[in-house]
Amino acid sequence: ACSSSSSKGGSSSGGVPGADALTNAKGVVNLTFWHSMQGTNQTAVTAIVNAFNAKYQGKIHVTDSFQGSYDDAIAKYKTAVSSHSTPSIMQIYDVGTRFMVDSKQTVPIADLAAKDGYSLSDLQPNISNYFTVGGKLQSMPFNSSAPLLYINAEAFKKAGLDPTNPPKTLADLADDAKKLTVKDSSGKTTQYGFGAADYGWFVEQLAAESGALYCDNGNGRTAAATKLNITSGAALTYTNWWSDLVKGGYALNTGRPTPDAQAAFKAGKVAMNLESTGVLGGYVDAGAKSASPFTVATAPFPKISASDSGGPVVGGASLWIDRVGHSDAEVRASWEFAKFAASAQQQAGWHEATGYFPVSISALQDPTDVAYRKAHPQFQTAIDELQATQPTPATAGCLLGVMPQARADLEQAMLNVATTSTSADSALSDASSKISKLISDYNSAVSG
Ligand SMILES: O=P(O)(O)OC[C@H](O)CO
Repeated sequence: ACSSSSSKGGSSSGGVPGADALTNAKGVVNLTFWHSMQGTNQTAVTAIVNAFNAKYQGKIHVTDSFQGSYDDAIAKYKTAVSSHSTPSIMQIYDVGTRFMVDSKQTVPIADLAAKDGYSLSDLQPNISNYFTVGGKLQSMPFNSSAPLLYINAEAFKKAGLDPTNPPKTLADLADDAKKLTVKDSSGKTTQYGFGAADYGWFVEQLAAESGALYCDNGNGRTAAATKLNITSGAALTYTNWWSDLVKGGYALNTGRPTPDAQAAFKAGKVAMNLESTGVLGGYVDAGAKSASPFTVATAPFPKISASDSGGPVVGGASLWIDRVGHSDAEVRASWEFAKFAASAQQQAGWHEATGYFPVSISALQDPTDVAYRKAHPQFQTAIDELQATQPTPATAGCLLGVMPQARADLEQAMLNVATTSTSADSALSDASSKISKLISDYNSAVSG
């Protein structure tokens, strides 16, 4: 075992270190933890890290480091792989899962758990299913989410709408968005009915709810996917729906960056917003502290058709433990951190601060968390959504090595439709061809 993780020596690949790797370590084992949590959520990450460092004082020290958006972080991670300087622990969003497995940099969580007899059965099954590839849990679920419809309850009441009777379909949402759009005497829009990021994640969710596969080969889970289904179905419907609302002046288009759309909702500029349950903590704070305070209500993510019986795909991110270039002591210490972050106590606190689901069954049953959800029912919506979701190939979500780039290409196509005269059919067909090429190049590189 090495004396310190700052040395990149020791075992550089393979092998699953046991507890002795840590007990034999001399000095403090230093870990780097890269993540993409901002604002309220960054504060909550630091609280977990501080609690861990206090518990392991003199043995392990974790330094958390914000790396920008999920996309920025994965780009930095790729650079770090090339320069052999990956962090000890890496938070990677859901759609980076296939890339991470293919990159062969990390040690599967299932192997570390097996080594010291740690049971993974407390993890929520539909969460651990997402991160299980090749029959093994690859990464530790940490911040798990579902998409929600957010409602400014005061804006709803002012428009004569009932926040406890939220829209359930895209068509209902569009009707309410029109009623919620307010202009001043000069014709300037002072409140948009709807506003959300130009975000491919929503399309993926609508597809799952309608029972459709987003990519072929069982959503990339029976064999490597070769095609993304974006020229019809959810992608076509959502692209046209969003473009109509933007062009009609009922939706504020803030472009691709999710923080910009979040800021608009927090500032009361838009009355309804689609976002992850993981922004709920920040939204509730912003609503309470606003110059015109408002209550944030949550509702299930809308469906294309009221009869759609599928549910959303688990979103958010998980923690990957880097193996290549990291000592046994460091890997073992990283595993201790992953277990700590997923523990019932930490997950209950994390849920209450951020809105992300607790990843374990015991955290969900934690009395403080139960009491918190009772007092703050907005925090229950995503849990109900997740628990009502039947595990199917559609709701498992699409695993695709180039999903981050494919999602960005779809978002660019959606933006072109909403802001120019390009038709959805043409933009999506072009994006589909581009993405098919990306996929085939990736699959050749991985199999070659
Ligand atoms: O905002 P998050 O962390 O819930 O993530 C949402 C999506 O799953 C990202 O791909």
